[in-house]
Amino acid sequence: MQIIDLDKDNVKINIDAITLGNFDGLHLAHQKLINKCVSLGKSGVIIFKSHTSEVLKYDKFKNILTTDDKINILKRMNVDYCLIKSFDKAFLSLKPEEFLNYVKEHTNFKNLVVGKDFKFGINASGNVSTLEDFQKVFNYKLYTIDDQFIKSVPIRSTTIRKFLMSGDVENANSMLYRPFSIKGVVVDGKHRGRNLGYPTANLECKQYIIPAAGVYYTNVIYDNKIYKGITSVGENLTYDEHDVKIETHILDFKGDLYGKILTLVFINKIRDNVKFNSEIELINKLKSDYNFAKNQDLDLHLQDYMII
Ligand SMILES: Cc1cc2nc3c(=O)[nH]c(=O)nc-3n(C[C@H](O)[C@H](O)[C@H](O)COP(=O)(O)O)c2cc1C
Ligand SMILES: Nc1ncnc2c1ncn2[C@@H]1O[C@H](COP(=O)(O)OP(=O)(O)O)[C@@H](O)[C@H]1O
Repeated sequence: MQIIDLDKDNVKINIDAITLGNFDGLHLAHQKLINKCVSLGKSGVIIFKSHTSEVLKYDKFKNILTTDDKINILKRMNVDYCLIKSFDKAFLSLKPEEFLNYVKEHTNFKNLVVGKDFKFGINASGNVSTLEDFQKVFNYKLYTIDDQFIKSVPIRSTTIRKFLMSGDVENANSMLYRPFSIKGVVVDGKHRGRNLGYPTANLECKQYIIPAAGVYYTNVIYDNKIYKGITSVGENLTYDEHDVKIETHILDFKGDLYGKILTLVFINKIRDNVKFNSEIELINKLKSDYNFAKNQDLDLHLQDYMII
């Protein structure tokens, strides 16, 4: 797959079919649009850059995927061109015909694939009917893909975010059609875990939306291997510490992970975080979390995770 940064490269290529959008999550409905493009010949996907950590102050701006994750997934979906564009003011204020002209100039697309609710151009003034009207002017054929549902609920990035923020990782995963994953670097904690018998790799990953506080059964990808993990998201209530941490004890693993990159794959929630009356009670609960994880199947293959 060729990656083109439209902010930097003034390209003029010939693409048979394109689709475009923010594509946060690249969920099952996004996948349907992209697969349609891929089936129509040389395919291109225009993605808007994900917000970076500097501008992330509120959860609603946090991403399910980083731009790099999106690129990795599109590669696995056999897309030929990934075109990346900043969602800046100038681009946002284009009229629908200027927007289409911009895309046509750079890609010379013959087919355009969008969802029924696709909006574009200044004040989101362009929609599917605008795109139908402009087919002759810009010489393309429009394909629209119907809404996709899971258990009668329409698949949307905002719905997936809501599932994650309520700890419902399983419903988020079924809409994503892969397990929700985050990637980050291992940083120092309080160095207490090793003395409890459960060392925990503390992950720093500011760009991502993080599931609700709680204890999760996770899988951990490190150095091209998959391990089972038990992950605590939230405060160390037992120690009256109120910073939110993402920390994972990896089963059947020993080694120094500080400064290393881990991918954490959320499979399901085990329980809520609890303020224990003693360290012994915490250790006993960690043991039962460990046993829960031990009894789960590690049934996914590396390639199923898609973002690595
Ligand atoms: C699977 C798991 C479950 C945890 N559950 C709780 C909990 O319910 N309450 C709590 O106060 N801390 C919980 N913790 C966090 C521990 O307090 C923390 O890992 C320990 O204090 C070590 O901290 P450190 O990494 O800063 O050394 C949990 C940690 C893990 C890995
Ligand atoms: N099975 C394991 N799971 C997680 N981390 C492990 C494991 N074995 C060794 N480690 C190492 O131990 C560190 C965590 O130990 P811990 O005492 O909890 O320190 P910290 O408070 O800095 O996280 C990890 O960052 C990693 O380098």
